[in-house]
Amino acid sequence: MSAQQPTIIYTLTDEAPLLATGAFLPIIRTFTDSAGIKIETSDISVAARILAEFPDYLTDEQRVPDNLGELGRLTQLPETNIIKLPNISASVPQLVAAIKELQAKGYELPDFPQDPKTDEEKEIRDRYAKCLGSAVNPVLREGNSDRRAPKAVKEYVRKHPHSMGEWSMASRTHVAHMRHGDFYHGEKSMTADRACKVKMELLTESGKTIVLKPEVSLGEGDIFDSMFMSKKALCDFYEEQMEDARKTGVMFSLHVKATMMKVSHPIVFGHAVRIFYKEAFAKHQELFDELGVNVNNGLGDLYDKIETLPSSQRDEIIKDLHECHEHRPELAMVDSARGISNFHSPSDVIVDASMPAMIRSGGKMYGADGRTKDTKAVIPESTFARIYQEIINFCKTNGAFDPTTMGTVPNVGLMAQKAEEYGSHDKTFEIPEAGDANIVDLDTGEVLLTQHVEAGDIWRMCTVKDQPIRDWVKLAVTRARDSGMPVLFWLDPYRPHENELIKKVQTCLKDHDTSGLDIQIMSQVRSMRYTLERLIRGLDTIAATGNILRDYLTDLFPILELGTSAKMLSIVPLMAGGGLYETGAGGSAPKHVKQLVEENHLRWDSLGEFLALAVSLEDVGRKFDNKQAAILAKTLDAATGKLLENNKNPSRKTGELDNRGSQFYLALYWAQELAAQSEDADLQKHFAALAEKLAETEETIVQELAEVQGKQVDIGGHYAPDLDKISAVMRPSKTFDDALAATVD
Ligand SMILES: NC(=O)C1=CN([C@@H]2O[C@H](COP(=O)(O)OP(=O)(O)OC[C@H]3O[C@@H](n4cnc5c(N)ncnc54)[C@H](OP(=O)(O)O)[C@@H]3O)[C@@H](O)[C@H]2O)C=CC1
Ligand SMILES: O=C(O)CCC(=O)C(=O)O
Ligand SMILES: [Mg+2]
Repeated sequence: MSAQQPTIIYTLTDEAPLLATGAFLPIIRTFTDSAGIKIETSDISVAARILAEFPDYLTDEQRVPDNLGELGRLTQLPETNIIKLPNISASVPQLVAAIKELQAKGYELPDFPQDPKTDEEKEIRDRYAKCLGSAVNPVLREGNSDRRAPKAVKEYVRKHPHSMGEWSMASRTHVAHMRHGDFYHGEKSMTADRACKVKMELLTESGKTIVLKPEVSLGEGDIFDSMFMSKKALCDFYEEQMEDARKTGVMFSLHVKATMMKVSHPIVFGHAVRIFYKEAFAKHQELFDELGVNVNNGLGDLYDKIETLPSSQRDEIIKDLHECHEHRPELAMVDSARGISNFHSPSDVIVDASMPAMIRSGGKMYGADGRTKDTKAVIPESTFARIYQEIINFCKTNGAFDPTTMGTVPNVGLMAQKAEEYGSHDKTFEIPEAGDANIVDLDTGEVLLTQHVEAGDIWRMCTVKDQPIRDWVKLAVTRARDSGMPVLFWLDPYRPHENELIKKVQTCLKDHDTSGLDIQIMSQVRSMRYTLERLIRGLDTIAATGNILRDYLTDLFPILELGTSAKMLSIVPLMAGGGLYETGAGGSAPKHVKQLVEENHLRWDSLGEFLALAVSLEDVGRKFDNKQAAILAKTLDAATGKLLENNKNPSRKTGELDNRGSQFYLALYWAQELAAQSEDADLQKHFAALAEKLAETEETIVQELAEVQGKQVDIGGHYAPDLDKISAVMRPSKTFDDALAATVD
């Protein structure tokens, strides 16, 4: 296709995936060099993104380019091939910690203004806001999502099933969501019948007009929604649910997605904390205001801010907080040993991963005494919460799923071009005073959608463009045809937005040959039930969903089916023709970094990286007519299969095979597969020597990798670690390194 050298861009991100990259990049380069494929890196870690945002505060040597902006540009080119590892979608406490770490390293960045007052502070806050929350994925995901468990992985799990907690009919675990006053209940939605520009404005009861968003461009066929969450309804809901949990003696847990829903969910989180501790807040409110306490960033923020107080005053506040527990339910814990509860930070419990982990454990979470217990899982926004109650009901009736016999649920998710909630961040507002929240056509002045809101309500507008919807339907049909599986569109006709989507899906399906395909549309709850009935019978069903359910289901089913979402193949066919290959469907596993630093054992499973690299190489083979790339892809897949077959995945236990050992085996098997193929004699010859060398020294290498474990290591930081130190820690076997180096020379 192109005369230029084929290039794969490998992203450098954060936490465990970045550590794994320290070991994996030299391996990748050893193999791709021989096919003339260039591997470029692009640092999009939260630290690098902060630095790129503040060049004016840095010295010339400290400045870094805007890598994310550049990658965003590249997503529009057909030859683009990006391997994207999970990255931190930072909550405010994470962002503040990253800034502190960079400042300590000599970067004279401004402090994060928690409560900006001056114009300068507001400008700094706006710049930092660009690094907050899900800031990377919406930029790179210029295509819809295709996530599935590869066949080899399913086969592996059938042979080596992960543990599953028991479910009992007597389980008291349940989901609590709002029944009125949330985004679901008042939602209004329409499809633009022509291209137009709209604004979001608030006409207050006191007669003011406040323009919250001056302009949003809509194309013909785009769907746009207006929805709000009533503060009063939310607070009443929390009060009721806390009281219900206390009275009935069940634990209370809160599950939101404050990282991805970076504007609305921290507010939703903050109200829960304030209500739980309402007496303490009432007593100390003035002081908390003076200190700038903002529990939208978790109770941790309060504890940090009161650090500056004299100890007697601090002790009184802590005592008052503790007293609140006496008439509140037990809280689910993130770290019982250290007394860290679910309320400590909004990024510790993230709904897509936390609910599946709970369901996998038989509906249990940890309590303050370190024991696991049933819980009231509070997911305020009802739009998607119902699916979890449905699966809990199913588990209570049918018992835990059996990984050795259950089917699979791949996902085709709508997310391109900031679809749905992804694009809502700059269109989400905490309402300053009561009035009518209107979406107004800028040309005609017509009010298209209106809501009556009160002070403190959260009002948001979501949009989804016409073209991504068409692409999503096409992807679903293609996946149905390729896999032979039925496709279920999880769309709720009672929800205005999804009702608009249903009309469009029905129209778009007519553009495709669907003969012989089983394609149905059902509400989310029915979809869940239908899918689960099939799942326990070993039958597979593709879920075609909107963006939030894409996120939720691609952790839920992998965690039940495979024990983790790390073993997922996660492809984003970019609408402009390029490919974005994501690794796994989970996150950056902060706990794994702690274990590495304390014990030099990295339990991160890089299977997602192996799977992504194979499809990325396959794409190079196709687009550049590069036969060697195609052979590398095929042999890598075979090597990954062998790795699974021989159970060379990382263990969780220090002293046993970890990420580095698993990567060694991948390199060994990959070299062996290349040496065994006969399609390309050059590759065969080139890798026969490596295969032989690695097989010969297997024992030494595994021993070298094991003997470093058990001691503390230094990687030079958490958010901005030192890449040389990571490299030293992640490549402790000289024998392995020498063998790789000899292959490249
Ligand atoms: N694509 C992306 O960029 C995504 C980024 N994130 C970000 O990741 C961070 C952490 O999010 P969180 O919700 O805790 O979810 P994670 O997926 O990071 O962690 C949940 C748990 O899943 C297990 N896990 C996940 N990936 C792997 C892997 N490759 N190998 C082994 N185990 C794995 C770990 O279990 P155990 O500890 O039991 O071993 C981990 O503690 C946040 O900053 C979030 O914003 C989250 C999701 C997607
Ligand atoms: O973008 C994010 O914050 C996380 C995305 C995520 O969890 C996912 O894509 O599964
Ligand atoms: Mg997710």
